Amino acid sequence: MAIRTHKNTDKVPEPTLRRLPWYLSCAKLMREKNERFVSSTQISKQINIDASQIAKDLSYVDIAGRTRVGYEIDVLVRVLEDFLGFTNLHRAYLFGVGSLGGALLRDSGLVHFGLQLVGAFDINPDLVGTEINGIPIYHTDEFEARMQIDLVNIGVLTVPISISQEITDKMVAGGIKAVWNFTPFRIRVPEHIVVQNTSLYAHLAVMFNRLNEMNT
Ligand SMILES: NC(=O)c1ccc[n+]([C@@H]2O[C@H](COP(=O)([O-])OP(=O)(O)OC[C@H]3O[C@@H](n4cnc5c(N)ncnc54)[C@H](O)[C@@H]3O)[C@@H](O)[C@H]2O)c1
Repeated sequence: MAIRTHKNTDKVPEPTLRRLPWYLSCAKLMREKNERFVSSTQISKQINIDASQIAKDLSYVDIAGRTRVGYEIDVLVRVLEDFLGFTNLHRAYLFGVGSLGGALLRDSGLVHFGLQLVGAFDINPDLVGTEINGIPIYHTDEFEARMQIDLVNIGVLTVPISISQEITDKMVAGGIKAVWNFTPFRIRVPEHIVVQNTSLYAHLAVMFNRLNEMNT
């Protein structure tokens, strides 16, 4: 029997948006094992999140499950990828091709999550004019001109902290609508600009803290 829960039309809470990719990965893993159906209870066991929370999170997504068997995996993957925006390629620029920026340019995974880096900017003459992973590196001064050609609306910020705000202002003035900020600087932007701050180190601090707790 098909059960169609009422699609929740409220604004999707951020924790839900952070959990949905976990359900997607879990469903993909099960698909690789040739499973056809997955229930929230099964997902719950794999990733240690309450089944009721999973069902609630999935209520924001337009997906129907079946009693006992759960969701059809192919459909769940397709609907989640769509919902999370992973099927549309979002074109992005990266600023600062240093150790972190270079690693992001080399990461082939981003494209699977809908982020396509179409160009990068730096001021280092050894980098300008070269490419990494097929992605061209331009001088930062070329940004405004490239924007007219590349139609990009996301900027990835991996420059030294001292110029984070300056480069953000430049991006916004040039027409960038969302900034993925990897610098530890709390950049300021106009209200209509989306900012996502990401720090690998913040997660490290949590890991160290929990590790210490376990060993005391
Ligand atoms: N979020 C995280 O988890 C995380 C992890 C590592 C580093 N970071 C941050 O990312 C940033 C970069 O770190 P890194 O280790 O890669 O530094 P890095 O010094 O290796 O790289 C910085 C790059 O920015 C370039 N740059 C300088 N001025 C520029 C300009 N005007 N326009 C464009 N590029 C310019 C430099 O030439 C260099 O290639 C720093 O702010 C750092 O704190 C964050």
